[in-house]
Amino acid sequence: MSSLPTIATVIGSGTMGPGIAATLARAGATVRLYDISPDAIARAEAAYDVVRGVLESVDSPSAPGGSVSFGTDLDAALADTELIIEAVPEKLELKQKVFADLEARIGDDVIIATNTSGIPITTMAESMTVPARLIGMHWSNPPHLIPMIEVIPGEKTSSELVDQLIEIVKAFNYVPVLEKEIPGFVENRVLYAILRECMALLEEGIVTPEGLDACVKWGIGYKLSVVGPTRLLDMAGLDIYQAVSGYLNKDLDASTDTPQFIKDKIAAGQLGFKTNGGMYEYGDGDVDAKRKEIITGLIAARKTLASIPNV
Ligand SMILES: NC(=O)c1ccc[n+]([C@@H]2O[C@H](COP(=O)([O-])OP(=O)(O)OC[C@H]3O[C@@H](n4cnc5c(N)ncnc54)[C@H](O)[C@@H]3O)[C@@H](O)[C@H]2O)c1
Ligand SMILES: Cc1ncc(C=O)c(C(=O)O)c1O
Repeated sequence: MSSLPTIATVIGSGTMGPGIAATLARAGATVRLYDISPDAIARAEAAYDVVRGVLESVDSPSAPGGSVSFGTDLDAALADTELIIEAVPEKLELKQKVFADLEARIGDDVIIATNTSGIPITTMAESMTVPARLIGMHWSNPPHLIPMIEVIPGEKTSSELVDQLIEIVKAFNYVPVLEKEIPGFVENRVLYAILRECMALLEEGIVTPEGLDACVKWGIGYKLSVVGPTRLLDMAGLDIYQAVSGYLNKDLDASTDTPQFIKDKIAAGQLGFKTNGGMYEYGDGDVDAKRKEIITGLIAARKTLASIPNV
């Protein structure tokens, strides 16, 4: 295989599948997007049209020959494929069942990359016949706009595959970040540390949701989009970090479970955009409007970040 696979298959066409498929297709791959649910495929076809429009407005070159086809026929989706990207729900048993189903239908040389948010690759590979072909390929949401992918080998992943996946990621102009295996990987460990403290601050009534979003967006997000946490410490001074972390770290939230108020919202059917209510409430048309605002903002920020030095 040259760097980019000629044919790739994405398994699971929910939130992540269409953007992943579109990104590979834009780089020139023939992509087959498969889902077990015909309804999910219908939604994915509509989502793909939107994603394609978004990619047109991002400053990245479109290679000729790429395409995405959609379907619920697994054998058709797998014919002659070189790379499979699994993006089914975050349940270990389901992913292991999907891998067993895939391995019964493909040759030993086909790569299986999993978009798990953080289940250890070694655990997922335990039931596989060829564990050397499984590797973590963690995209961030929305996958067609966040140009970074975590590459996570498990204990049995072949070292050739690690090099190969890094080249594949570079071939569609994304930044690969190679990591050692740890639950949650790096991005979600950092994100979930932030979210744990944020949810505790809300639960204790220290700040409103609007205030929290403004504080984190401008005070932390804006800054960290330009300067990473390591360089930020140089900018602030390691002595300051010592002075503050010495009294603050022991005061930060250390709970090990999901906060009760989030569990209550889920029990009441409040999941966020997908149910028109979650942390905020949304009236008719509000979710579509918010999605558009977020995508517009991400496109503008990505263009700006691409045009300034990488500090
Ligand atoms: N949503 C995010 O922000 C995000 C970001 C990065 C990684 N991830 C990870 O990516 C994976 C997918 O997440 P998502 O948010 O797209 O999930 P989702 O629930 O939106 O979509 C999953 C899709 O998989 C399909 N599916 C279920 N069983 C299947 C099977 N046996 N074969 C084929 N398709 C099947 C479902 O019909 C659904 O369309 C998860 O592991 C998740 O943790 C999610
Ligand atoms: C809340 C949350 N959890 C997991 C992920 C990715 O695995 C994301 C994301 O990519 O944005 C997220 O927001």
